[in-house]
Amino acid sequence: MVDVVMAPCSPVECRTAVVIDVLRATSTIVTALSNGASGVIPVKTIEEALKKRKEGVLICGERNAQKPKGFDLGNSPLEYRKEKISGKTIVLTTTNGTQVIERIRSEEIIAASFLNLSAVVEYLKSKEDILLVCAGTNGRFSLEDFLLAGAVVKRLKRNDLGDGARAAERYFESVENTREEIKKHSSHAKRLISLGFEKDVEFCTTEDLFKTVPTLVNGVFILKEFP
Ligand SMILES: O=C(O)[C@H](CS(=O)(=O)O)OP(=O)(O)O
Ligand SMILES: [Mg+2]
Repeated sequence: MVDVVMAPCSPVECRTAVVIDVLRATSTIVTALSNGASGVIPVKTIEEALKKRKEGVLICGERNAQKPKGFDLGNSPLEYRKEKISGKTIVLTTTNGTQVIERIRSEEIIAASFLNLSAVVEYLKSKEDILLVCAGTNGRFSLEDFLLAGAVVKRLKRNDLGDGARAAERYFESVENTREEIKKHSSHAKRLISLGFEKDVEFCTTEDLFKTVPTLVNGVFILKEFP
């Protein structure tokens, strides 16, 4: 079975969970690891993140889309350049993406974005029980997350779709240009653009820049080798 859930407020169960926060947490996680970070540790609070400072990590993330005081990097994937993050462990706290992870009960959790769309689809081909978990925005529906979920469902070509997966696939099929759809209709994208993050929206809606699939292992997103 393949299904899609949006901004779950209580725990969700499956074997393989795919966390999706296109704007911007999972795009940031994929970029950080693809550019050489050794791991990304998602944490819930700013305090939790700052406590890890003594472990020699980079403290990163946002509140209200901006970098909190005392943090090394914000939540813009464009900040995660090789020269800044190569070989470093990133501690990341964001409003939506890093919060939804703790509601997932699964054997494995991977992170998806448009940036690694094809790699994620390839990875999921051998999996049976898949739940695409869209982070949403502040507990509400996020068009950009649902659209990516639909793109994944469409490419998986499966018959065992739950209602959420069917709806996401139909939405994806109805859209001609995913980037334009997001820029024009996603409230989160419009907010980010109004705050000066248009380049982030452009970047996060770029397909297949990376061939990586971040996997959560003992609380840390890493890149594992897959057969
Ligand atoms: O930085 C982001 O894109 C958002 C924060 S906000 O909704 O713009 O305030 O965080 P995320 O957890 O990546 O959705
Ligand atoms: Mg988001």
